[in-house]
Amino acid sequence: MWRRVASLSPLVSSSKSRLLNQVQVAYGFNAWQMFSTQVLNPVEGGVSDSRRTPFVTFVLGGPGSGKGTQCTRIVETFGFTHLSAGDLLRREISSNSENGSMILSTIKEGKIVPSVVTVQLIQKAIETSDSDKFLIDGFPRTEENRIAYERVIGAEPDIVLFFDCPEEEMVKRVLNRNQGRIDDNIDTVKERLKVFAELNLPVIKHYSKKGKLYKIDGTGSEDEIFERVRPVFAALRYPVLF
Ligand SMILES: Nc1ncnc2c1ncn2[C@@H]1O[C@H](COP(=O)(O)OP(=O)(O)O)[C@@H](O)[C@H]1O
Ligand SMILES: Nc1ccn([C@H]2C[C@H](O)[C@@H](COP(=O)(O)OP(=O)(O)O)O2)c(=O)n1
Ligand SMILES: [Mg+2]
Repeated sequence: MWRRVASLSPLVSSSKSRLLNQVQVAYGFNAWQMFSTQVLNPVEGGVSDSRRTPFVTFVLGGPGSGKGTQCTRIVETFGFTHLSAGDLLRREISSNSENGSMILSTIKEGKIVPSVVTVQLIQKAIETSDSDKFLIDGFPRTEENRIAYERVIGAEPDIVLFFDCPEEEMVKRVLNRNQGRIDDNIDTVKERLKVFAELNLPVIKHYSKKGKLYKIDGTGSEDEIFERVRPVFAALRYPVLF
């Protein structure tokens, strides 16, 4: 399992530290997080380049806020691997797994599947991928989701995107989604909006306090929204080359 080191500061020379700070100032990005994606070898006490923790972006927002649509664009432009928590759960339903019927009824009611199930699916997807940068879409949806992920994966996300969209617009998009989803109906979406406000907003606040949140205006055309997303990832390239 990948483990992130809590602090590498004693290992970084002051000149490197100054340079990292300049990168952070120039790009509004926490270069320390990127540097800390290297894994410390606990035996030798050195930084090893052979195993790196993946760069993880959580993608949050209410139902219909455009998470999946923008993830597709980020994948095309920046080469991330997209892991949609909802898609992983729907795959469990269609593969008739032991949790399939519980997941189906939970999704139909607009509620949240127990974290142990969802985190295991995400963990497996990360571990079986050779990608080093992931978009985790629709997760964490509750504080319980967040804490379970951090415990199992042993790391926090590097950044968090939040697509901020008015409820009426989200409802309109969900009801027009036309993907045959069992939860795309007015009753479920109403419940999902309630659950979003009660359980997901605290997660968003948590990452805002930690300075990891990028709040994106989720209104307008897909292109307009992507032009708001692009600078977040364009800025990341420089520290990656560091
Ligand atoms: N900016 C937009 N304007 C209008 N419709 C959009 C926009 N972005 C996405 N959609 C459509 O709205 C629906 C919900 O988008 P989706 O990406 O599935 O959202 P989420 O994953 O947040 O639920 C989809 O049918 C999608 O094609
Ligand atoms: N972390 C998650 C993500 C999704 N789910 C369940 C409950 C959600 O209402 C459904 C659908 O999630 P999905 O992210 O696909 O939905 P939207 O793209 O926001 O419309 O899956 C969950 O229980 N826990
Ligand atoms: Mg989605």
